[in-house]
Amino acid sequence: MILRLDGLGRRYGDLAALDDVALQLEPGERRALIGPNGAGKTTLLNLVAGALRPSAGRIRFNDRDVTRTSPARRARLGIGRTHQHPAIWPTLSALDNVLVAARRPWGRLRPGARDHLAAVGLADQATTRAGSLSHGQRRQLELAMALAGGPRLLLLDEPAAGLSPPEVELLASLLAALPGDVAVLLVEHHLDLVYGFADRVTVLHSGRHVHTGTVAETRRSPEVAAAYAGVKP
Ligand SMILES: Nc1ncnc2c1ncn2[C@@H]1O[C@H](COP(=O)(O)OP(=O)(O)OP(=O)(O)O)[C@@H](O)[C@H]1O
Repeated sequence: MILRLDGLGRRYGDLAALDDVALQLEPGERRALIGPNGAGKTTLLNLVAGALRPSAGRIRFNDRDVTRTSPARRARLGIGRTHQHPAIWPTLSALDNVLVAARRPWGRLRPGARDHLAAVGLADQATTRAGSLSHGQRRQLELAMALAGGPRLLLLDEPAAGLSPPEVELLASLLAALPGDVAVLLVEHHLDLVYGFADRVTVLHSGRHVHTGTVAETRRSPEVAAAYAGVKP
């Protein structure tokens, strides 16, 4: 198992943004995490990446308890991520962004920065200032930066947000071509993208786990329909 969450919770005052959530991910698994606005999806990603500390529960990554581990150390252990708003260095070239993302504390660079750019369809943009890239290309660049870290688990936070239909199609093909040994946890509202990508789908509603199943099971789940209808399942 590459990721195991037990009893994971995060409170903001009286609000339980995430409440007693369990989740297990196998190596190389493609898992989507869906649910209506405010369900707790980004909170869960931030807890796994280490950007937030849980109020309750444990996080195990690759058989190691990382509940209290810093985000930088989790990244080095193999947890990569992208954000709702791509986190890039706008004044650096696309290639330098990937090189910086791949830098290790001891100064060694991982080889293959150009390969990572090519893998996300940005081979021709290596010398372009990242700040001049389109929104969709910035998302592609952030994905290359995440891949440059050599992740075993990739956390993707709404990669289709703000993309045009052709850009979503491109994204779907990039996601389908991700290395097979990298587990992916995809938070996404674009359900066509989710259903085309995921092995299994987990649904959150109001901070609670309401369903995990295959795409077919998820499509016909009454709990999922209720969650999206705004009804408490
Ligand atoms: N820093 C914060 N302070 C207070 N409440 C917060 C904070 N961050 C998130 N919340 C609340 O926690 C709940 C879960 O938020 P979260 O962003 O994880 O949901 P989400 O499923 O990612 O939603 P969306 O699909 O809209 O991005 C929401 O009710 C949100 O308002």
